[in-house]
Parts: sequence; C-alpha cells; structure tokens
Amino acid sequence: MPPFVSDQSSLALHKSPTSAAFHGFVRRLHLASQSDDPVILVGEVGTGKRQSASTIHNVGSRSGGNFVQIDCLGIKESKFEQEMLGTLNPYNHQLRQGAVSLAEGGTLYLHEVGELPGPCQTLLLRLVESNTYSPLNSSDTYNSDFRLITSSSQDLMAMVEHGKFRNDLLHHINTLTIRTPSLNERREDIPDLVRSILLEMPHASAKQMTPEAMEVLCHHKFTANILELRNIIHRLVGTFETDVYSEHHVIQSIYAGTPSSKSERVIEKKSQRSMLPDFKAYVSHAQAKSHSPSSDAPSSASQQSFTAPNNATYASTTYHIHTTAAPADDDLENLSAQDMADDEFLAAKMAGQKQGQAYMARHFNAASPLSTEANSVADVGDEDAGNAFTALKAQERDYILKLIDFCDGDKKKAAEIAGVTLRTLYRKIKQ
Ligand SMILES: Nc1ncnc2c1ncn2[C@@H]1O[C@H](COP(=O)(O)OP(=O)(O)OP(=O)(O)O)[C@@H](O)[C@H]1O
Repeated sequence: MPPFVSDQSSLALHKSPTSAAFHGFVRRLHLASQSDDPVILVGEVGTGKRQSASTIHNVGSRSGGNFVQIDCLGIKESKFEQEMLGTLNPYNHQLRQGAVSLAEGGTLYLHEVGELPGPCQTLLLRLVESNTYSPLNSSDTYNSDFRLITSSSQDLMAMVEHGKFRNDLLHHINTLTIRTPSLNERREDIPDLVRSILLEMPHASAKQMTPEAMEVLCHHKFTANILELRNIIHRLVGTFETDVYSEHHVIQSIYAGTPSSKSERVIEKKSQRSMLPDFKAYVSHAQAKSHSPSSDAPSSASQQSFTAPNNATYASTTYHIHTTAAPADDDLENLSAQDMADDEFLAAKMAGQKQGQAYMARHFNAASPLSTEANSVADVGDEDAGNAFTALKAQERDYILKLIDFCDGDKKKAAEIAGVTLRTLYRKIKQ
C-alpha cells in the first residue's frame, strides 16, 4: 500500500473539552502544533494517536503541505525503504515518489514506530540525522523537509533497555512527548464522543440513548478506547431498529462483537473478561427486578434498583477480579454495629417487614431482589414463625451463594451488591 496522504479532519481544538485529562492533552497538542520539533504520541490502542497527529499537522504551520502516514505494523525492510524513499524505475527513469518526498513542506507520521524492524530503524535514523535521502535505484541525493510525528502504544524506553529499539533513534524522535489519555481516564467525555460518532454516521444523527444506557457506557471498562466506543456505537446502530437505545441494547452491543482479526479477538476477550462480573451483576439485578411484583411499575425505586445498593452494581470503574481471603472464624463471632445493621438489612430484604422496607428506603432506596418470596414468608402466622425464620436463613444463604456465583467467585463484589460487609457475607454463608 502506498503511503497514505490524508486530509482527514482534526480534533476540534477550539471546543472546550469536558475532562481535565482531555483538557491538558488538547493544550499540549496546541503547543506542539506551534513548534516544528519531532513529536511522539504515546498511548494505548485506539486513544486517537493518528487523529492527534493529523490535528497537530492541520493546526500547525505545515498545514499547507501533505500529511503523509505510514503504518509500521508488520512492515518489511524492503517495503519500508520503498515507501519512505521512493523508487527510480531503471527502464523509463520515472521516479515513484515516496513518503519523504510527498511530505515535503508537510508532516510525515509513522504509526507504531516501535514495530519497525532493526534495519528500518537504522534507515530512519540516517534520514533524521542527515535530512537527506536517495530514492531506490538512484544515485541522486535530495534534501528532506518534513515534520516528523511518530506514535507508539509500547514503552519505547523499555524496548531500548531490551535492545529492541535504538536509543539514538529514540532521542531523535522524542523531543516532544505527548501521552494520549485513555478513555477510562476521561469518562466525562463519553457522552460528547457518542454524539459526535452518531453525527458522523448516515441516518444516525437523531438517535438517542436513555440516561441508563449512557450510564452503562460511561462505566464500561474500555480496553481499546475510542476505537472500541466507535465499534459499540456502530454495532448499536447496525443492530437495533430504534431511535432510543436502552441499557439492554448497549450491554448487548458491548458483548456482541464478532471480531474479524486475531488482535481484535484478543481485545474482545480482554474486554469480556474485565466486564463480565459487572455484567452478571446487572443481569442478576435485571432478573430480580423482573421477578419483583413491582417490576412493571415505573416507580423511582424500581428504576434505581439497578444502581443500588451503594451504587455498587456496575458503578465501580476500577473493579478488579480477585479472590478475597475469608476473615478468621473468631472474627465472625464478634458482631459489630455494622454487622447488626447488615443483619437487619438482610432480614428486611428477606422478610419484607414494614420497618425493613423503611430501612431499605432510608439506606438504599432499592427494591428487594427477593421481595416476592419475602412477602410470602412475611404473610405466615406467628405459630409458623420459627419455620419461616429457618426458611428465610436458607433463602438468604442461597441468595448470597447465587450472588457470589454471578460475581465469578468475587465475594467482595458480591458483598457490595448485597449491600453488606464482607464479614457479614461470610457469616451468612457459614450459618
Ligand atoms: N476525538 C475523537 N472524536 C471522535 N472519534 C475519534 C476521536 N479521536 C479518535 N477517534 C476515532 O477513534 C478511532 C481510533 O483513533 P486513532 O486511529 O486515531 O487511534 P490510535 O491511537 O491511532 O489507534 P491504534 O493504535 O489502534 O491505531 C478512529 O476511528 C478515530 O476516528
């Protein structure tokens, strides 16, 4: 593929960004656009490195020239040389221009420069040291005049330490280093990004999302950043025939990716691994909601049950999958005030008692996931109270075990969702 000469649109530098991370980043892009020094953009996959390079070009003094980009991923030495320097046809003496010539007066952008094989790194070093080049098959030497922008999603310093990247080349290309923030660091920008992605798509500009759908998206743990967000939005538009997307549509779009390449498959797997417990927690709440007698009523309590208790269901953005050590048995014997409050809460959840409902309304504003069964138990007469109590304990234990299962064994997460302490959770499954 020949070097790509692009005039693609820039990030809107004049638009005031929402998040502090993006604000600082845009300011650095703006400063870089005012200089002519080499820039290296470092950041995770899909954070907008390519787009940022084109922005620096479009806003800077070289915008009258071309923005020429070469993707260094998997490029072979001979190909890189041809693409960079151009080739003189020995038969008709026609010169096929390379990227260096095309970028004259403009910008040369090398995407994922860390992927360049050793000999290509040497070629690039010679070029940036001498500012001259000779096309293949030609003995003529030309002066080069381009601004160099590179990008990397790898740690080039570590690559230098491991002998995989030339130290001297790194020092030629990293005069200005700009880190592209990950989407997880700038979640406040997601609604704006969603709108701009929808606006770009044919027939999608009027589409909307419910607040709950946007909330799901804003709490998703992105592993491929804006690239992943774009895919989710495109999948939404391409899959569901509706003008307003719900959280169910969004969740399905997050999980319904059908990756086409090996690398995308890896990304998708990672994404699924990181989201699974939160998703399962969502499912458990959705199921509980649909079994609840009030599930169809659009009351604020049932609407909020997705985020309650403690906003823990999927609101945790730094959720890690891990196993949690159980407290020692002795610790479980001594009940604290919190333990007793938790007992009261769980008992209320299971029994549906009046004061329990008040307790839940006061503390969690949540509908009980077991309210159907709980109400039926609460209806029994006094003489059956002992049996009912034993049944409740069994249901309570069953509920917690199911919750732990939904959370892939993560008891801390299960405790968060149940709205009790980890200690209480252990006590409940032991009894
Ligand atoms: N500010 C933005 N607004 C809307 N879309 C954006 C923005 N920045 C990037 N994108 C889109 O996100 C996708 C990824 O951007 P880009 O290719 O620039 O990222 P990258 O870091 O170079 O990715 P990769 O490392 O995967 O090649 C592209 O489709 C791009 O159009």
